[in-house]
Amino acid sequence: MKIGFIGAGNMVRAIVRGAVAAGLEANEIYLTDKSGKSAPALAGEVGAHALADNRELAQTADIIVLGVKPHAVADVLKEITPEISDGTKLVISLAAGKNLASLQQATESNVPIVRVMPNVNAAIGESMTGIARGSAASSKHVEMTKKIMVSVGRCLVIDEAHFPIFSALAGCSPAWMYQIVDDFARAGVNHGLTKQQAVAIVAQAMLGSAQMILDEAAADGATPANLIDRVTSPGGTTIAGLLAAQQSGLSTVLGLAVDAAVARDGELG
Ligand SMILES: NC(=O)C1=CN([C@@H]2O[C@H](COP(=O)(O)OP(=O)(O)OC[C@H]3O[C@@H](n4cnc5c(N)ncnc54)[C@H](O)[C@@H]3O)[C@@H](O)[C@H]2O)C=CC1
Ligand SMILES: O=C(O)[C@@H]1CCC=N1
Repeated sequence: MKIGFIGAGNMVRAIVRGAVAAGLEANEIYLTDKSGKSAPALAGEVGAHALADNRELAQTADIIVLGVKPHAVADVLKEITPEISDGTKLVISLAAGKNLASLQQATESNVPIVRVMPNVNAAIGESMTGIARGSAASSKHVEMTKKIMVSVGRCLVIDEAHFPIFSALAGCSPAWMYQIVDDFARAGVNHGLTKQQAVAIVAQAMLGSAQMILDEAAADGATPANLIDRVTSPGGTTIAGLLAAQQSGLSTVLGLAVDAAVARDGELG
């Protein structure tokens, strides 16, 4: 099965690197990009093929992944419509905010389309990816999509109505997590650690905490709030820090970040 990626920026690089590392055949991957530089660079790095234009890619591939920015998606679909309008190829869209109805309309035909929201942690096989099926796509198309995305992390088939919140919690949140680590690390620097030491300490604490949340939820349904109670000794340092952060609006701030991302998602459609 030949997979073509239109666009070779941050997200496509993450998926291609992660998928090839997980064993996807690089020889079956085709890439294009607007600058004519990032596709050949990525193809050279992983052993895939860079093609000169999107129509050639759409002719060649069985699965076409739209990896361009949301505002460019409609033009790209229009450009490749002659190659996909017979409905034999699967189109996968990564675009934030572009709903299935608008994607379907842009193809002006009954092309099978699956909408996907991955995150950049795909590069290390740790994406959290949402998948929703378009009206012309079958369960077989969903399975084909899952097969690619499972190679770079966890997948959930979700109702398309939940894409904006999924996008905030899974697509955007890596950037917020990186920011949180950077903020903690800077506080560590303020207390005498080097930035490198502080980043390594906080990142490992975040990694362990995330794994603990997943493991404990699976084992006995423990929630993050239950885990907090295990760390906060009465009269201790953790509860002092936690209350100080909450009094300064930590929970409100995180909720506002999610609300802003969901609102912006609605504007992209
Ligand atoms: N970066 C992220 O963490 C995530 C991004 N996404 C989605 O992935 C898509 C791509 O985002 P990024 O990789 O961050 O953007 P990017 O700006 O890093 O990459 C965009 C790529 O598209 C290429 N491009 C633009 N117009 C083109 C055209 N007409 N034909 C061929 N190539 C063209 C550019 O040359 C570039 O390689 C977006 O729709 C975004 O919503 C989804 C989840 C997470
Ligand atoms: O910021 C963006 O629009 C994309 C979607 C999710 C993560 N990055």
